[in-house]
Amino acid sequence: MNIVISGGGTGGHIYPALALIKEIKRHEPDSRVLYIGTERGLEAEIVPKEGIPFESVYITGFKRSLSFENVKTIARFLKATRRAKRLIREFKPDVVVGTGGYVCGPVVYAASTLGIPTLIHEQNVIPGLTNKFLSRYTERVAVTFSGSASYFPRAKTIVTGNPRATEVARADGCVGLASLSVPPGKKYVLIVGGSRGAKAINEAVIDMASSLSGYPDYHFIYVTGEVHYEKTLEAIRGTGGIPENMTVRPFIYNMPEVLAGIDLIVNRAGASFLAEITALGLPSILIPSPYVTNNHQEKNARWLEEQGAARVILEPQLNGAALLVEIDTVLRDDGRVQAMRRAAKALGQPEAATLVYNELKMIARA
Ligand SMILES: CC(=O)N[C@H]1[C@@H](OP(=O)(O)OP(=O)(O)OC[C@H]2O[C@@H](n3ccc(=O)[nH]c3=O)[C@H](O)[C@@H]2O)O[C@H](CO)[C@@H](O)[C@@H]1O
Repeated sequence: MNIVISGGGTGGHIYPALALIKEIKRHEPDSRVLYIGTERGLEAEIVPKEGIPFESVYITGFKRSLSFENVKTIARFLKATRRAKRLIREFKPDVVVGTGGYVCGPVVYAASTLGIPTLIHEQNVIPGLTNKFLSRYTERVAVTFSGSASYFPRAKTIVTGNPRATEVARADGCVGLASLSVPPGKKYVLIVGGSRGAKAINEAVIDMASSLSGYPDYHFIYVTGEVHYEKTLEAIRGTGGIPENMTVRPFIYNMPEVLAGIDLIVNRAGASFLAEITALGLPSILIPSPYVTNNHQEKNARWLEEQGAARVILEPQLNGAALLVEIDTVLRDDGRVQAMRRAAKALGQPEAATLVYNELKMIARA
């Protein structure tokens, strides 16, 4: 099966696409893939690193309010659609897939006008604007949560979960920990602020850094986000140096393996991360971003919390001391850890990539 795939802006839209590509290659090693993204999104860096052919179109997102910028965006959409059509005609895919973010608008739309079967994947309970628009034109809409099915045409919508769950469920945690050279025999806490890093989480970590030496049984793996790395590192050094039980990274490229090796994650509540956490049955402390459409991250986080899989801290209550108390409250109680593990695992959908692949087989041009 030859496939054009598009999704981008942030990791939450890119990694489900990459997981799906891995699943297709597992079944059909000779399949050809072309990824279409934007030069400004994280995909321009992540996708070529994976050895996947990458082309870009120029497009920006629509503003939800009335704005002259939207007129410019329509012009960009039309131009990007023409370029996407050219790329698709040259590549001759059997199927075209979009995994969200505004870049898949022109790509999936172009494919549908060329009569090529298309599928879109939605990671969140509340769908993004682009996917809502595209669902009128696609053959299939694959959703992660049954709760989002009502936003899409019923006849073409299927609940699959997020393909990234499958990739993570197959990962080897020992390889992940070894890649970070962390000391053996500790309880490992990963702290990360979604795919781009989060200022509020970084401030809390800087705030608690000087207290971490009091927790020698724990090892903290801390991901700052690429753009915040230098400044955050400098701020931690200013609090008395990088604690011995802390490993700091700007970004982790082998996240599935690292997730499979840790005991607890502190994170935003983006949908792809949550699919990964539940596929593994990983206890979590979630600090939802308040800066997202319809406050959807808090809804994501509360969903895990209600099942007993996660603890939630809202940004106004976040500081170093509060975060450290939460981490210790979970980790020092094995019974609590086991209960959170079971609750998280019960929500996982580790077969997601296979379900999406099966749908693609059904709609792809023979
Ligand atoms: C601010 C914003 O708009 N956030 C949205 C964005 O979040 P964001 O892009 O942060 O997405 P998620 O938290 O859902 O997923 C991040 C992805 O990046 C990967 N990763 C992250 C850090 C790292 O160092 N290495 C790495 O590989 C994770 O494993 C995961 O696959 O998309 C999500 C999915 O549509 C939405 O639910 C979020 O609300």
